[in-house]
Amino acid sequence: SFLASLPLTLPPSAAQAPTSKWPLVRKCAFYGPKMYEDQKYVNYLIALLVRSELAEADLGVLFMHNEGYSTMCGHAVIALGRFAVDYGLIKAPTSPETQINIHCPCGLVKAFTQYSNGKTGAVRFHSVPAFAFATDVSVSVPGYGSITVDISYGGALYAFVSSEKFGLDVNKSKTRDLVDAATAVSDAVKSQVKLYHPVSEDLAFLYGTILTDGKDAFSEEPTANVCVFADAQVDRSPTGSGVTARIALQYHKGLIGLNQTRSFKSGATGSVFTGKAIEETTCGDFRAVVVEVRGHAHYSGVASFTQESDDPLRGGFLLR
Ligand SMILES: O=C(O)[C@H]1NCC[C@@H]1O
Repeated sequence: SFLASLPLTLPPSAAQAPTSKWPLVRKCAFYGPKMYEDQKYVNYLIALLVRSELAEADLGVLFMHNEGYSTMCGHAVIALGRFAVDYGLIKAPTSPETQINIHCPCGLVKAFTQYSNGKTGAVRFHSVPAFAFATDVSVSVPGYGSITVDISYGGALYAFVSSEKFGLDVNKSKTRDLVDAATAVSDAVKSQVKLYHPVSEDLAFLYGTILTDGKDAFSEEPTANVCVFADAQVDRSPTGSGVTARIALQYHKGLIGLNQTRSFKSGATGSVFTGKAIEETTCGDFRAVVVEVRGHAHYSGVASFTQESDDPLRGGFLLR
């Protein structure tokens, strides 16, 4: 149903828009290059813009990575908050901030884009209710032994564990070693922990593992993490959905209060987002929080695709 109302058409006034129409896409699989083999962990995420069936949404989006689809990408939401204004998808942007409601697979996310003198800047967003799914879960991780992790949801489910438990440092260790440890944890959680999400079974899967510097108690100093998601892809950002989930976890443990702003740094690139829990809410039986994440992000290109009517495989195909 999310895809049923395509295509999304860019308004004719979209001065910078290289094309006037978004394509009709019913099924799509994306298999990006596996960077793993040659030790390059480049992270690009594709945002496929679609029209949403939600009356309050300005646009809908599907996220694609090196393994398939994701339910949430905060980093892309930040870039999209700018893109929607820069490309004229929002008819009358307001200053100093424009609100853009983005329907993500996890639900409606509200983005607020700084806008002044015709230029977009930082974006903050309010994500779907975030909650600690389980804390102190012991999993047996081949090669590493018994490891205790926390599992938290911020539009996607992540396992959290301090890199110290592997003798690693998220700021200094080789990416290869961080990826190996995080991937082993993800595999272990996927096979040993039954995950659940009150809203939809489609949200009940582990998206990745976030290795942290263990500095979860509130501090003015940034805390670093590295997110390894999908098929061993490494995030270039501190991870918008990961920061959302991490703050929900910190709030659950009483380590951060409402409206206490914390900085989160990517151990991989040094880029920083800030975040805070802004209100308590619920998600099914879980006590949850609404989290605001703020940062800068950029878009790298625009592509348009077409379906020619005489292409017999225009609906897509899957090889098994
Ligand atoms: O910022 C985020 O939420 C994302 N970045 C890559 C992995 C997540 O989807």
